[in-house]
Amino acid sequence: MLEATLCFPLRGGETTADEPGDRREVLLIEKRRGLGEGWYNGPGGKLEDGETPRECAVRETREEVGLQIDPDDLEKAGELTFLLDGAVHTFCHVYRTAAFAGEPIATEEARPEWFALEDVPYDRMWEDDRLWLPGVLCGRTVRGEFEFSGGKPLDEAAFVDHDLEWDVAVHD
Ligand SMILES: Nc1[nH]c(=O)nc2c1ncn2[C@H]1C[C@H](O)[C@@H](COP(=O)(O)OP(=O)(O)OP(=O)(O)O)O1
Repeated sequence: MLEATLCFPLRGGETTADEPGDRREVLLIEKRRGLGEGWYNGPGGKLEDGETPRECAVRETREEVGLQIDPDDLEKAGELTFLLDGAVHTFCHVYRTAAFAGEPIATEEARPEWFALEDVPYDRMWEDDRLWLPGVLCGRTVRGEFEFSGGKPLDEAAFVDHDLEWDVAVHD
C-alpha cells in the first residue's frame, strides 16, 4: 500500500455587501507525469521514508510548484482510501491551507493554475474528486473509500463505488 498526500492552497475570499458569496480560489496543478498525468489535482505525492504526511505535503508542494508552507499551517481535511480490485492501492492524507509564501511556478512535474471555487475543472480531474473536493474546499472534513476495478494503473481503472463520511475527526 502507498501512503500519499494532497494539498490545496487557498487564497482570497474577501466578500463585500455588493458581492457576497465565496470568492476564494484554489491552486491546482496540471500534472505533467506520474499517476493522473494530464489531469488537474492538488500538489502532492508519495511519502518518503521517515517522513510524516504533513512533511510530505509541504515538500511536494515546494517541489511541484515552489510554494513554501509551514507544516503547522496545514489543516487536515480528509483521509481517502483508494482501492484497486479489492486491495488498498493508496491511503491519501488531504490538507488545505490559506497560509503560504511565494508565487506558484511551473516545474517539470506540474503546471500550477488558480481556479475560482465555482470553476474547479472536475471534468479534467479524477472522477472521485467531484464527490469530496467541494466539501473540503468549503471547510469540511471527510473520510472516504473509493473503489476502482480493471487492473493497473489506477488512473486507467474504472471508478466503481464509494463511501463517504463527513465532518469526522481526522488527525495529523
Ligand atoms: N483517485 C484519486 N483521486 C485523487 O484526487 N488523487 C489521487 C487519486 N489516486 C491517487 N491520487 C494522488 C494522490 C497522490 O498525490 C498522487 C500519487 O501519485 P504518484 O504516485 O504519481 O505521485 P507523484 O506523481 O507525486 O510521484 P512522486 O513525486 O514520486 O511521489 O496521486
